[in-house]
Amino acid sequence: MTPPTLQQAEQSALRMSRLLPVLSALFLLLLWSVVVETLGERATFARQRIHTEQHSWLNQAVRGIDTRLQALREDLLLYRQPGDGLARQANGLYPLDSGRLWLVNQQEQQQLHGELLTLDSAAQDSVRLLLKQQPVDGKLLLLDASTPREPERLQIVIPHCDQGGCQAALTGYVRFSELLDSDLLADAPYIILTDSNDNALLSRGNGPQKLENYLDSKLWHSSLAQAELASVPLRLSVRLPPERYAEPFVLFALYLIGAATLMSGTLIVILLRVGRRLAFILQRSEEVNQATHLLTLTNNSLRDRLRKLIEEQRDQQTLIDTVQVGVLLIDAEHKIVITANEAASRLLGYTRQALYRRTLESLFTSPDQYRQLLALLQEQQQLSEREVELNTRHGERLWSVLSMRALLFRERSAYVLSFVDITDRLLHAQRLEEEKQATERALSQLQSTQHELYQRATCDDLTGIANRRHFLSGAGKALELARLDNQPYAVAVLDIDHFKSINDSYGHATGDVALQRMTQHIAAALPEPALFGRMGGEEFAITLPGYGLNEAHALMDNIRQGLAAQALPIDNHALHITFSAGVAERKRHSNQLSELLKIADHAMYQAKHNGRNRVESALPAQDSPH
Ligand SMILES: Nc1nc2c(ncn2[C@@H]2O[C@H](COP(=O)(O)OP(=O)(O)OP(=O)(O)O)[C@@H](O)[C@H]2O)c(=O)[nH]1
Repeated sequence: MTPPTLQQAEQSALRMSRLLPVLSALFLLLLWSVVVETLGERATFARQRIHTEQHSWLNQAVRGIDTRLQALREDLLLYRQPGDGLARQANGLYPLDSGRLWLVNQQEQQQLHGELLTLDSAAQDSVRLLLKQQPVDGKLLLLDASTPREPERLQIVIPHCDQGGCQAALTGYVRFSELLDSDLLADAPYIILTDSNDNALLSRGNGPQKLENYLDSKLWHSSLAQAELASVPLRLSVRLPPERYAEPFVLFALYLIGAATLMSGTLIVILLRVGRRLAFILQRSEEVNQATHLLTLTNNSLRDRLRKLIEEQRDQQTLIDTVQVGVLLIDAEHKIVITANEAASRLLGYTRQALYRRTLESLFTSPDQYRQLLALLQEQQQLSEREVELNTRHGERLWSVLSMRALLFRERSAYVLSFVDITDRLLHAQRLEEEKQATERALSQLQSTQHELYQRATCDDLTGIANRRHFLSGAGKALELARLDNQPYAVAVLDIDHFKSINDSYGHATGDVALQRMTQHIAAALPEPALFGRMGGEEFAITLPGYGLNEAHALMDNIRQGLAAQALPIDNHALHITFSAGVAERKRHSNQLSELLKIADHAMYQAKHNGRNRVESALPAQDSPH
């Protein structure tokens, strides 16, 4: 088992801290309920004890009543049998011939019922005698012996509380005169005798007079006094001294206070809990309302954002459909088309529904090229400007430039593929290439022609060096530059020695070859800025920019010596060719090219004159400008 984290321990402690007041309140309520229950039990026990004591007193009274009743019964037997018991006890003084009963008042010695008037004097004497012999306090009811009713009996209902709290009654019969006997209830703490309407007839406070009045009224105001008197119900109860009731009263009061406290405490706890719960619920409700409000705002904001996104997406879709670039969205996992724009549908010849779920490989003409591009895309996540050949629905080939990029589309890996049709562009490029090649050929031919024309215009046909016109043009420009820069500038004029004899000896054609070989030799020996030209026949001229007279003389003499030192192999002949040259300089002789050439030519003739195969510098001019 993994140990609880700090956060879990804090949450457990927080829950315990919330439960602690509740548990404490429950414990106090339980403790208080035990106290209250104990108070209630003790109050009940004290009350039962009082009832038991009351019952004991009442039983004692009932037993006394029963004892007197038994004695009364025995006495009545005498009256029920006047011919026997009563007569016998009356010692035969008066026989009850009529068989009726009489009621007499002992103290007042007067009749209490009309029937008594029928008694004659003898009978009255008999009664008086009887009463003397068996004195009876109070009133006495005598019944006819033939009437099966017991005289002189008052029904007394004695309330009795059993342990279960249900009232029962002990019923006894007693002569009311007995009740007036203070000995019977002398020991009772507090005796109450009530009638059927709970009117107190005998109690500690009012004495026996009230009972007598009650009974008298019952007797005198009833036509059937005998029967009614016999059935007058009275209630006998015992009440203990007030201090005896204090204990259960106090305990019961404490029980009530405790129960009320317990209930009110429980109610308060419940109300507090309910109140806190309600406050919590109200707070939560407020928080929920605020959260709901925030959620509503957020939801509205998100809905607005979503609407804008949908509009942007719709705009983008419109834009994608508007452009002439075919766009396909490819599922990266299955390499199938998810969606396509109008241009892709038009270029490939499929409807957009037909393009849906079509494999990407089926669109490529070359499976090898498809696999190569796919591997490159998976490695670099994008590729661009690749010329591929795609299949169209109608079996045609679509040359296109294709770009692909990996992206996430609706949380799925996808490729977006864009392509443009370059078939027309290829055809156009092909035409352009053909036109370019034709142009290049024409241009090359033109250049060749131009070169040829230039060669023809500037070069000597036999030797290939500058012809006379080109030489004069170039030599004049170089002379002008030298003059502007105040640089040395020299010209040399040379003529082949005895060339006529070569023609004559080997033929004119061999003479031509000799001319070519000699010019090649001289041209190879000249420095870069020099211009070598054929002035006509076997006469040539050379410009030497940057050369003074002495340098030009030394250079030409060196070339002369080199040429003269070797035998040129021409047409199976070894020919020794020499030339004579004259040199002139700009600063020494003239700034005019024609003049300068003329001076050099004159020096060349001087070399001829001096024996040929030599170089002569022109004599210094007296008035040559610098
Ligand atoms: N083969 C050939 N010969 C040429 C050409 N132009 C001129 N010649 C010949 O060159 C010769 C020149 O001879 P000349 O003027 O008498 O002088 P040379 O014989 O060289 O004698 P010097 O100059 O006095 O040494 C002529 O016979 C021309 O016919 C050419 O283009 N080809």
